[in-house]
Amino acid sequence: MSGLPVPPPLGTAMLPAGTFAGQVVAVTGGGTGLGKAIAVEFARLGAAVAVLSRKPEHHAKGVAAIEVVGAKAGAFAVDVRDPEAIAVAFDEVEAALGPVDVLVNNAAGNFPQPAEDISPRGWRAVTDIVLDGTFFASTEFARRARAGGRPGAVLNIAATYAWTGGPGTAHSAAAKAGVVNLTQSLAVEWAPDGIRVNGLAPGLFPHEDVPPQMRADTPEGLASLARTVPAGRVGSPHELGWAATFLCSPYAAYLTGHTLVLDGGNWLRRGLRMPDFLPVREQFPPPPDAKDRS
Ligand SMILES: CCCCCCCCC/C=C/C(=O)SCCNC(=O)CCNC(=O)[C@H](O)C(C)(C)COP(=O)(O)OP(=O)(O)OC[C@H]1O[C@@H](n2cnc3c(N)ncnc32)[C@H](O)[C@@H]1OP(=O)(O)O
Ligand SMILES: NC(=O)C1=CN([C@@H]2O[C@H](COP(=O)(O)OP(=O)(O)OC[C@H]3O[C@@H](n4cnc5c(N)ncnc54)[C@H](OP(=O)(O)O)[C@@H]3O)[C@@H](O)[C@H]2O)C=CC1
Repeated sequence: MSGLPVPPPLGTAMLPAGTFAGQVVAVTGGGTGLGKAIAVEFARLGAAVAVLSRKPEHHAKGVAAIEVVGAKAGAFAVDVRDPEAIAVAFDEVEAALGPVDVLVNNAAGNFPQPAEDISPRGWRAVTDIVLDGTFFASTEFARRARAGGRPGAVLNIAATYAWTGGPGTAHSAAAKAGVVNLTQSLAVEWAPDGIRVNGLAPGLFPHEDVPPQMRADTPEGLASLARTVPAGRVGSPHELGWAATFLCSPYAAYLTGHTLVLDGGNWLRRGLRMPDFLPVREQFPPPPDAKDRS
């Protein structure tokens, strides 16, 4: 399979150097995976970047990746489910780097499981992180930007199953659907303040930081994943960084309320004739060490 052209390599500039010079960008979950790739791309374009997440080991990884490209970085401990902790983290970012100009709501929790097996705490953990966390961080950002008379941009990371739902993702898909909808409400409410709110929905972007059930660790695993995508390959995290920086840049100044899909055509491949149907329990059998929740 040949598919769409491969992208330019990591480190290739898309936007002009210095596009985010003098700006402060806060990325929730910016210490791992896709959030880290997005953080690095903003840093490459001149931003000072704040990593907001729970775990010190993730803070260290994010800060190291940002500093390697010569940018100022800081890491701030926060659980996005706690609105008071978010306010404290914004205070800390302001004291260390300055007021936040761009907020990327990237933090998420997810574990594939048949819907009727998801415990109430499991449901709440995922929906609270994804939907409530996005709402709490966005509103904290907007209150401060408005009070300071500063324009800004918010970028919400979604997923393509926000529109379709999907097996094993009842909690995450429902929360991401809420995020896409919230993106639209906030965009129209905050446009008069010069605050744009957009979304970015990644398709398949495997990387080493996602939990084991969502990883493709071997070359064979990656190749078989690539064969499922119309473009013939999975996404590279730095491609998301390009899309994220574009959406938050002045080149997208008239764009708000939109969620951009970056997935090599994957979510559109559904036809009337599909491969044999696989029930959710066969797609996501419980891991051998799973607790018995029956
Ligand atoms: C193929 C290649 C594709 C290639 C890539 C494909 C990617 C597909 C799309 C990916 C989209 C993503 O969002 S990827 C992002 C994934 N990243 C993450 O999830 C990282 C952060 N995750 C977490 O922190 C945790 O997983 C999460 C549960 C969400 C929150 O943790 P907390 O500490 O708040 O909560 P805990 O106390 O640990 O757990 C809360 C409840 O959830 C339950 N729970 C926790 N983990 C569970 C699990 N694995 N299975 C069942 N249930 C679980 C617990 O048992 C608890 O319920 P009780 O037992 O009742 O008490
Ligand atoms: N990878 C993929 O193929 C896809 C990913 N996505 C989306 O992309 C985004 C990034 O995912 P990805 O990089 O793959 O996954 P990761 O697991 O690597 O990243 C999740 C990040 O969220 C942070 N986080 C989780 N819970 C909280 C919390 N309560 N408060 C603060 N931070 C939290 C974690 O940091 P810490 O543990 O330090 O708190 C971690 O850095 C997510 O929104 C995800 O839904 C969507 C579709 C596909």
